[in-house]
Amino acid sequence: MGRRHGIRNSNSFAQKKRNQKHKQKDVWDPAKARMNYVDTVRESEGFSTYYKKQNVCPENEWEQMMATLKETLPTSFRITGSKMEASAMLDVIEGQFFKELLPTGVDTGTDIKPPKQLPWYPDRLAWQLDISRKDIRRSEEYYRLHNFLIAETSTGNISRQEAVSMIPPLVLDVKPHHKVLDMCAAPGSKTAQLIEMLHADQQPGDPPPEGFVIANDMDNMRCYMLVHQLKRLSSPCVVIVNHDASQLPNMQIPGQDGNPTPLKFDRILCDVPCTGDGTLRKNPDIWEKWNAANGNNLHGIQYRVARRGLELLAVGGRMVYSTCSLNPIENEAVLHRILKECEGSVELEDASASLPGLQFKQGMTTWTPCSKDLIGYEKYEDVPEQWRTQVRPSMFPPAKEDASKYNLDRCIRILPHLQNTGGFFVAVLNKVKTLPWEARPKTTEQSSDSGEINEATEVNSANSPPVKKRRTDEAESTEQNVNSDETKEVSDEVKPPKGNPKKNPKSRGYKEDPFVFFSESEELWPVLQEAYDLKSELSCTSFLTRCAVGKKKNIYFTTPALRDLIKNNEQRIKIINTGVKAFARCDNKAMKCCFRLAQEGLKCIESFIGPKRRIRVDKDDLVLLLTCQDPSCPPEIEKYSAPTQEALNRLEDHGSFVVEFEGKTSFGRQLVTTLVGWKGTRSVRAYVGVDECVHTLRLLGEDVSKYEVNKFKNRAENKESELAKINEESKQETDQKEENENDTVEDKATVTNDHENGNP
Ligand SMILES: C[S@@+](CC[C@H](N)C(=O)[O-])C[C@H]1O[C@@H](n2cnc3c(N)ncnc32)[C@H](O)[C@@H]1O
Repeated sequence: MGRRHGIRNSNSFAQKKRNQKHKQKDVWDPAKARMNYVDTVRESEGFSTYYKKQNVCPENEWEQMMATLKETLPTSFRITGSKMEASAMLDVIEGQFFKELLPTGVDTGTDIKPPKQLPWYPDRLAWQLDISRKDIRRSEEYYRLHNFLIAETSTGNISRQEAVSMIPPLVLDVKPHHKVLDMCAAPGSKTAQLIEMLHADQQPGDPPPEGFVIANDMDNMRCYMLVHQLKRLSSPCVVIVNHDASQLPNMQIPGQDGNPTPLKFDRILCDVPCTGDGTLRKNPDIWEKWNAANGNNLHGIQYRVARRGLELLAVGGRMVYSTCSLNPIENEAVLHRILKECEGSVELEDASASLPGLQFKQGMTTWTPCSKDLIGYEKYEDVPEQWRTQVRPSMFPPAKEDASKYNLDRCIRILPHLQNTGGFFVAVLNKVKTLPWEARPKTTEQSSDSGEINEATEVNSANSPPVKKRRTDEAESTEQNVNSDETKEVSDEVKPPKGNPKKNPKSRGYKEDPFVFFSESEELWPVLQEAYDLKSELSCTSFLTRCAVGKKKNIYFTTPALRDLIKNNEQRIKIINTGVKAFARCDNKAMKCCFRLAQEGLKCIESFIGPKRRIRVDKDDLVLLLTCQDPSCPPEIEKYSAPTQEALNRLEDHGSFVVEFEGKTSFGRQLVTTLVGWKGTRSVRAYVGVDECVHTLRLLGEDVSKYEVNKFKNRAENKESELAKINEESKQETDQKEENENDTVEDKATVTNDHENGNP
């Protein structure tokens, strides 16, 4: 029987073949993909009719705009980090990387244009490549560029971001002491920029800045994209919260006298959910879905979010309103409605001077609200009853004689053809006085600020201008039309906490572990202080864990300002994440302290770590440390230079310590860096991820080619070996089959013989 099974198992061979065929089907076929790409119909009659009616683009540029909208979007990125780090990176990118990887004027037989520096971004730190992200990802000729972009993004040294999306944080002009709110922050490319601006002046060894960023998003899952995106920056100055921005609760911070005082922000980014038709080049599926109702349906939530932003803004503060939509209903109409209600307490600013070389169109002072059937209306009275829930009175432009009051022409609209980008809209608002409804006396109910988390809390509702409860059409469209432009980048890696989400994850989501700050009497503190020679200026109350009881796993660090904010408001705000891992549990018998230093948090606390637990190395020793990627065989202590060996011997215990380096990059620029080292019995290694090692080695001018992975070559090799494996298996199966068949014949012969011998 067994042998017969063997014969029948030849089906498994067929199954394998079927699987193989199936796999081959899944293999990316560039020609096929290009066909699909081309197949997407990149036009919409409704879109053309609507925007021609709005005069969004001068007639003589219309064809050019439409042609550009049909092309794929170039890739752009920013160089990030402190000024010193960014300049060092720029040297490598301009001086070496572009030359090696991309044809800069040299005819290489391809039609790729040289990288273009974005003139309006300061210090030559933003670049555009005339290749789409998809092409970079999918063609072998760019595999090194792709590796570079991925690795340097993961270490937070560059940020891949659509060019126009870099503008709102730039014009927001964030300073290190600012309290900043990002109202609709996920997936977080602009938040990252805001955080970088907060840290811009920080030199190695400086304490973190005083200011902070509160990054909010209503969608719980997208909050975890934010967590992922912002983790790369290792900033102790950011907290991620999960609220409907139009109802963000009032928060309190300690005032100068120590008593709680209402938190008002210096800077607010209001990058609202929108139809995203400015991203058509990147998201061609929007062509098919485009209709005039989408913008109309979002106007309400856009207005409510912006209005709440202005309430939370300090007098003298600045708010940037932006969308990646070209539609005046989502842009100028929202601002007009707000400016009208603010009665001069908020002014639009012309921010174009801070964006030298940017090509844009001034904001529109008039437009034509349309219903879904693309009929336009001069005034609300003309709107037929059936469309009155969609086309609202507030959407109409100011009367001609009033138009100059609002300075809507100070808004900035970027059309795709102007400099080969996506479409975008941005406006800068300055709050010059308290809002009219803030100045009105509060009711007793409103003066109580101690509300627990309550999604339905109407904030400042009694004094606010009358706003009808959110209509169903608006609610639905907000959720469906949320611009998904930057979602795809990180979606694979979103890791919300394990466990079942509650029924409506968008608004409620997962229950987060608590944020438990150390008290002055934390018993672990003296152990950490002793182990890492921590200076007394470092207060233990800025550290927190995520477990109320039991063994502490990781210890996170936040700035004192954020700690105060969280402690004062944890009952009213839903916190998703904060803090940078500074210490990680490491129950190693050789260590007196059961926590090691964590690389992520080193920058935050290294200035407080005393000489007992730090050593300085020269370039050769640093390279030795960084080039060892095999933790099972780290370089032995005797391989390091004599001074490093001496310093290592002076370290009292095994375990983690700070490695300092001060030297020059391959371009002669000063480089100061610190990393976590680990001293074992006989060896020493760096506790640093491979991408970070490669980054530093690159800056030092070391050869990093051994880290280059050519996935195309690997895939081809794998395919070959898989084919060889299948051939081998198939040969074995055939042999087996033949053997079985022979056996069967033999069996039969035996049976015959047995019969002949009279056996059963
Ligand atoms: C245009 S995207 C923001 C992009 C983001 N600023 C960036 O640069 O990466 C709009 C975001 O608003 C969020 N959102 C939608 N309605 C919201 C609301 N009522 N309150 C807060 N966030 C909201 C969406 O989940 C989405 O993540």
